[in-house]
Amino acid sequence: MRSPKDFFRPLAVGAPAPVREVPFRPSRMIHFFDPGNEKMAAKVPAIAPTVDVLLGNLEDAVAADRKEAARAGLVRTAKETDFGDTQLWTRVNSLDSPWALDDLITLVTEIGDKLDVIMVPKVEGAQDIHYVDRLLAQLEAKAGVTRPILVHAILETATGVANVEQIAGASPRMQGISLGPADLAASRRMKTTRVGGGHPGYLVREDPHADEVAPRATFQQDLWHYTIARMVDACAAHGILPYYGPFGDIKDTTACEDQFRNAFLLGCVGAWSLHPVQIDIAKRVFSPAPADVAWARKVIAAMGDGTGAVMIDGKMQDDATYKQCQVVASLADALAARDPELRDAYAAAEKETPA
Ligand SMILES: CC(C)(COP(=O)(O)OP(=O)(O)OC[C@H]1O[C@@H](n2cnc3c(N)ncnc32)[C@H](O)[C@@H]1OP(=O)(O)O)[C@@H](O)C(=O)NCCC(=O)NCCSC(=O)C[C@H](O)C(=O)O
Ligand SMILES: [Mg+2]
Repeated sequence: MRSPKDFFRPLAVGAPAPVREVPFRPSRMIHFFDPGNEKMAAKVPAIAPTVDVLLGNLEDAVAADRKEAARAGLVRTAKETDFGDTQLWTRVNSLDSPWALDDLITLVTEIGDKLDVIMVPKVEGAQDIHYVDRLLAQLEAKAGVTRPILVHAILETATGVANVEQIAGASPRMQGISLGPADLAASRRMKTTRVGGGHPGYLVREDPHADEVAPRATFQQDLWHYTIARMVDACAAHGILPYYGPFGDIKDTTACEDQFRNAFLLGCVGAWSLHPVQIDIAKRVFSPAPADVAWARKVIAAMGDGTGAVMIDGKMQDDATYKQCQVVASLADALAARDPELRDAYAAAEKETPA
């Protein structure tokens, strides 16, 4: 482990100084596209203003014989597109693949000044982050990149989950972590073939009724609750951001929204969108509802310095609820600064809320 004194030193001579805090930038949806798919890449300029993050995916879902074309396509798209204040991320190939090294070298050298975050799949422990950290510093120094490219890990192996705390704290470059439910299911030998979401077989059943005839209700349970909660805690403890990952049943927009909302309520700031239809779902879910924001602001206003206990509309408020309300209000402020429609919705709800 690095000495705390050295933690914020660049890992290569001439590399930019590491960040001391992860800047909070709206990232309600990380929109995946295959940069080697010309039809999809052509849509990027139109999609860019509608999403918080665009991610050029080089890993799974890009066939082995298309890896180089995807990498070249991402370089081309990044150079030709004005992303405005939409972030550009990439997901490189896994570190045990023959493509990861070339992905990192090419992308930092060619478009390092445009890349905000590099997502690293199948991270198993701090050693994977340390490898990428040093390599990025060397490449940034060589390419003259002036701000550090941040790193995002995907939690998608059982070993990664066991080491999630050390992954979250491995480097000041760590921006966040996403759950990768498909690879994680395979790694754990879970018996689901779905990409995220629930499973009808994972349930609890109510007790038998006295007559032993009436049907017993069942309640489907959340397969991902434990992992998301664990990931959220690790991220919060290290000041980085947690995300739900992909929801693979593109047609089931209702279940996608439910999965995203569970993650939002547990503390995640965003999710991946794999298809254009998932963009607005993520935008809706990961933006606090106007009524909740109005309530939060009302509590903050009523609580003065945030100490003591008061009753508002029959509900007890104290130092802790004041902090809960600050979480909601500060997220709303950050999102409203990027999203004028949301800003207007928040202002309207506040006007309608009696003091
Ligand atoms: C899932 C898809 C393969 C579906 O594509 P398609 O069959 O073409 O869908 P549609 O006909 O409904 O598409 C309508 C139009 O929209 C365009 N399109 C589709 N997806 C995107 C997109 N992501 N970005 C931009 N544009 C998109 C189509 O080209 C159609 O255009 P047009 O014909 O002109 O109308 C496809 O959506 C897709 O490939 N999505 C990305 C998949 C992906 O990235 N997967 C990897 C991430 S999930 C993962 O890796 C698992 C994870 O790591 C884990 O372990 O859990
Ligand atoms: Mg995966």
